Amino acid sequence: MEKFVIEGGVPLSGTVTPAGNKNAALPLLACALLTDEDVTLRNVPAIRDTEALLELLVDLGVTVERIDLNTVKMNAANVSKTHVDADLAERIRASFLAAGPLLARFGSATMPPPGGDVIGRRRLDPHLDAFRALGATVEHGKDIVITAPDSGLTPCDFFMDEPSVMGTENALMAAAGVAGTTIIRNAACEPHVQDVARMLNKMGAAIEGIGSNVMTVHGVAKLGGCDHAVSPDHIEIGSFMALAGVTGGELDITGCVADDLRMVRLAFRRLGLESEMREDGTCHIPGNQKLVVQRDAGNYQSKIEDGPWPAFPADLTSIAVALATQAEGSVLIFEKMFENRLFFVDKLISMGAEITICDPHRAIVIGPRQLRGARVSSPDIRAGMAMLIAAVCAQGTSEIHNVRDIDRGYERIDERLRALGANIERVPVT
Ligand SMILES: CC(=O)N[C@H]1[C@@H](OP(=O)(O)OP(=O)(O)OC[C@H]2O[C@@H](n3ccc(=O)[nH]c3=O)[C@H](O)[C@@H]2O)O[C@H](CO)[C@@H](O)[C@@H]1O
Ligand SMILES: C=C(OP(=O)(O)O)C(=O)O
Repeated sequence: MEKFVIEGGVPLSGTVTPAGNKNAALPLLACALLTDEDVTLRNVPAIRDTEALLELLVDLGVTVERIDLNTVKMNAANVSKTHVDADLAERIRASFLAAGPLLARFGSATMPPPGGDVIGRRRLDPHLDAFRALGATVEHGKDIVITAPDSGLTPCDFFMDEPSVMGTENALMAAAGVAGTTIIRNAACEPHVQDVARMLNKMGAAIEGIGSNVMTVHGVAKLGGCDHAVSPDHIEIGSFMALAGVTGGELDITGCVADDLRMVRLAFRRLGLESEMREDGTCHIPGNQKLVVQRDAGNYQSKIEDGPWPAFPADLTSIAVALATQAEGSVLIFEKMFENRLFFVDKLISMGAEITICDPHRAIVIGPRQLRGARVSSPDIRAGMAMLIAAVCAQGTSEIHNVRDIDRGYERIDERLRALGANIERVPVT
């Protein structure tokens, strides 16, 4: 086990290149199961979740060649089973993304319960409803056994009961491997869902409506290989914006996709953090900003609430809480999608933040408060990043334990923060 030891108070300044989007890389890796041809994926973040999914794919019989730290070449011609190993499945939420490809290509998938951040119940119904709409049967025991009819899956017109991100990705991958036209309505359309659709089109499908909540999938019986690059991670970009903002650093984040940052920048501006998108894709964070919360018209308290895209992304809610502790004023943070995500705020309170939990979904943050170093442990990926944000602006030394969770979603984060001036060390826990 390891911990991060951080000495706060240093402005984080310089230039940083965001890693590939964790939540795009995972379904894109799973897409390799859809074909017996080579799939090369570039800009794959070197994080624990991608490593875990690659191990799961190898266990199924996929060959994986490491071209470099962030590039893999895969081939699923010799996949020998459609039963995912339970120990491998429970390590990540994204293990369930093997279901759609296995079902489409081999007609069956046996899926143990997935793992992932413990931030709520995290229902799987949207996935299973999509598979049923395509004609599969679903038996829900210790494992979930999904079986296509002997005649194969059937294209359909399907309305999701909620715009589930991975549910949409599983539906897209399954439908892309079924000859004919499937319509997915009330679909999720996050940047990572868009990335999956673009890659499936490279593999031979024809998907219309990318970026909208209605996608028309013209599937084919045999998908081909491709060479694809993962888009930059807007959640990591938002995290770096907040790290700079709370320390007064001046930061250039290169290679950003402006459209993916519209709501992030709008919400952070509401917390007083200004940013500028440059023509070359750089997101510039001016230094020494005095963060002041913008109030609503009529001088009412404002709020930041997450929701399905293009709303504020759920995975930045914890980061917004940490940023808000350093902004003058009060703001309501409304985490609408996960009932347990906000429970981590007690860690920030122990560092001196003034946060009132109104109910499992809502917290009021009052700032600015000078935080002080403390010993905390990360319960999930984004809570861990929120603690890092608190630690880099706290007075004194902080220890963050369970960094394995932070490493699930952020590549070499300590190394990259040191390059921006942070006083952070990764220390073995004896
Ligand atoms: C590997 C991966 O890609 N994980 C992401 C994926 O998880 P995942 O795909 O599991 O999340 P879903 O989009 O299915 O749903 C997230 C949660 O929001 C709830 N919900 C969803 C839609 C809605 O309209 N109302 C509502 O309440 C769901 O019931 C669930 O509790 O999407 C989440 C939401 O962006 C992110 O936090 C996760 O990082
Ligand atoms: C919730 C997250 O990941 P996962 O769905 O993989 O647990 C996340 O990336 O913040």
